[in-house]
Amino acid sequence: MTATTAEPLVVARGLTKSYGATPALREISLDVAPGEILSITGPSGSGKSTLLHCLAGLATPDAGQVTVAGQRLDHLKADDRTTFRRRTIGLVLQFGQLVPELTAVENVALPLLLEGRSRAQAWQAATDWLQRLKVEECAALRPARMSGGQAQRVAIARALVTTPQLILADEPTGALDTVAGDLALEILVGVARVSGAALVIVTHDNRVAGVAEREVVVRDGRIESDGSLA
Ligand SMILES: Nc1ncnc2c1ncn2[C@@H]1O[C@H](COP(=O)(O)OP(=O)(O)OP(=O)(O)O)[C@@H](O)[C@H]1O
Repeated sequence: MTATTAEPLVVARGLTKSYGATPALREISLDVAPGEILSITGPSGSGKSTLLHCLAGLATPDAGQVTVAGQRLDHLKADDRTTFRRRTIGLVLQFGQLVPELTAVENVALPLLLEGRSRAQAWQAATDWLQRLKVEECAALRPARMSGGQAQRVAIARALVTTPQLILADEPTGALDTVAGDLALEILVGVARVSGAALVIVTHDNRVAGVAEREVVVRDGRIESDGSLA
């Protein structure tokens, strides 16, 4: 799939953000087409996570704006942005993404329950996703009792359970060994291909380059290169 043939799913324009005196993003513009599988790479501290957080509406840029599926994120009130995100975006973040008071199956079922699905349906879907990620043994565990790798796979299950149009993943293989990392990547890419979701992966993992169709390299808060890997 090429980025030029379809109406973009994500349109980011002029994203600029600093943390105090530290610039994180400097006028980044980026389009992501529906179904596109894209990696964002670059040195540590170059702004990759900040960019992903802006695309998700979790961070507010100082200047510039993000449109996802035709919706300007900055035009939504905070509550509406949360609902929009839950319905449209599957998010896999680096830290603290699971609700500590809930078990794995409850964490994965939560987005479906919030959308009004029955408890039985939500539990079934959550259980199926935990099995696909090979963490069904964690179903009744709270995050504090899981390993980092298990928590990461539960977080991936939670991101995918709603079949989002856009999947944003920050180092989704970071806490995983080779076998689990390969499985997580295979599932993320497989789900994106089957459902037509766009997949944006921030990563240091060379294996991601093997599955991505396009690589955006960020350096010092700017896009250094943006190219097709096909
Ligand atoms: N919450 C924050 N408060 C202060 N500075 C921050 C914060 N988040 C990021 N930064 C700074 O902004 C810059 C970009 O950070 P960011 O985490 O986006 O980079 P990154 O490329 O994702 O790094 P890594 O690969 O190490 O995760 C860095 O200089 C970082 O120290």
